[in-house]
Amino acid sequence: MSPTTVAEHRKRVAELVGSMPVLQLPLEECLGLVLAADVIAPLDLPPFDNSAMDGYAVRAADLRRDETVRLVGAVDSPARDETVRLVVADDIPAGRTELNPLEPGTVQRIMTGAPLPPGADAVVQVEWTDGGTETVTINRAVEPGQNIRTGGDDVRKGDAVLAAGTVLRPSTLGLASALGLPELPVRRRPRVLVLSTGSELVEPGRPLELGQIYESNGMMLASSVRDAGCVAIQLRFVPDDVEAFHQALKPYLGSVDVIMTSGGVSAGAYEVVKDALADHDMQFIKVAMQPGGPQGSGRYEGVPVLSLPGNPVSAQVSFEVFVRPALLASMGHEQTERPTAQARITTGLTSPAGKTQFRRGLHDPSSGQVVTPVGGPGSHLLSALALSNCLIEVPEDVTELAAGAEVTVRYLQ
Ligand SMILES: Nc1nc2c(c(=O)[nH]1)N[C@H]1C(S)=C(S)[C@@H](COP(=O)(O)OP(=O)(O)OC[C@H]3O[C@@H](n4cnc5c(N)ncnc54)[C@H](O)[C@@H]3O)O[C@H]1N2
Ligand code: MOO
Repeated sequence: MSPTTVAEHRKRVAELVGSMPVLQLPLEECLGLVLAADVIAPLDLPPFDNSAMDGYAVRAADLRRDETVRLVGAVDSPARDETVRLVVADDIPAGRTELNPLEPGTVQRIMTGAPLPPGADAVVQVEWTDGGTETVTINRAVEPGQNIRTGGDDVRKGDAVLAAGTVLRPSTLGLASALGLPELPVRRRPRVLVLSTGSELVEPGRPLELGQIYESNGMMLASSVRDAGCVAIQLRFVPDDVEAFHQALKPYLGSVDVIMTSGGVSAGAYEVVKDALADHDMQFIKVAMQPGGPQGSGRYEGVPVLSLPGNPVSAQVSFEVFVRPALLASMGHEQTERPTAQARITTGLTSPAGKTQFRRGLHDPSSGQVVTPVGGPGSHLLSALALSNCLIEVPEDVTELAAGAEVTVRYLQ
């Protein structure tokens, strides 16, 4: 049987994971999620005419000397043409909900964001006055409209302000909050059970015996799940024992959307994932890629299962190539792929025939789009992965690349 291509397995994984249901979620839980319907503004923004400055609400005409001298409320009109003194008839802090009309020849002290009283058509900032509270001397005239933020000049009630498909960022969540919306319709985050199998695995912090290693895939994969905006539940030390594997899964079956295992899928005598799930709706295949060849996928008690190979680099590359795009798509993201770039490799490399190879690399766009392979092709080389910022993609039909050859790099962050 010919190996499955990377594209075929990507499609299968995406279909298995499917789409998360749409829910109304509180804004605090929406960061990074995708809006599932257009948002129609239920009100104007700003909702009312208000002051852009701390100062005095005025009738602009009252500040012109030739008119002021005739006004009843004017206390006097000093010699300088642009200086008038007027009675301060009221004080309007932000949050004031009842207003008195502004009588001609008077002003009302007003704070930034406070509603403009009826009759006022401008605000004089406090720096242009003596700051008086009974009467105020104003040194400069203003134009009608000056320092006023008109109701609706940002958003009009009924406008489609946010379109379905928008990724909710701090600014869009701020806008939704300003519109008075406590919740938004989004596809919820998938809950992913990250299960590490292997009787050799030990918890960091405990002593190691010969033959044991510290568990690392769980940490790496759960972090990747969270980094993609999903919820990760970590189950780290499931031994290579079929019965223990089933028992470990049981408590989670009703509450997770995806089970992602690592290890136990290749050709050895103790392949716990393969052995435990062989009788279920699962398939274990070889994908034409390196690393990440052995892959399992299917359902266990109806829950989608993605079984990644145990070698740390294989597991992480499998997550990047298959799982991350599927998780992002399940939440409605249109952009499910990492950015890519074309770059020239600084050293030559070889790649197995008939397999897409994903080598780890350090890409430096500032030095003329070059990428340096980090470490060799071995899928145990975790430190090389940790020092990389991209995967170098070598197509199936390429077995050798000379230094200077152009390759596609896929960013890892
Ligand atoms: N005869 C063959 N042997 C192997 C084949 C093959 O085709 N024929 N494929 C190789 C490839 S490629 C890979 S990848 C691995 C996949 O093996 P498994 O998925 O069965 O993984 P394990 O055997 O359980 O572990 C492999 C390796 O990774 C270490 N590991 C596993 N889990 C963790 C973890 N959570 N944290 C840290 N390290 C982990 C484990 O100790 C092993 O060293 O099979 C090859 N063999
Ligand atoms: O798929 Mo294995 O991942 O080549 O080490």
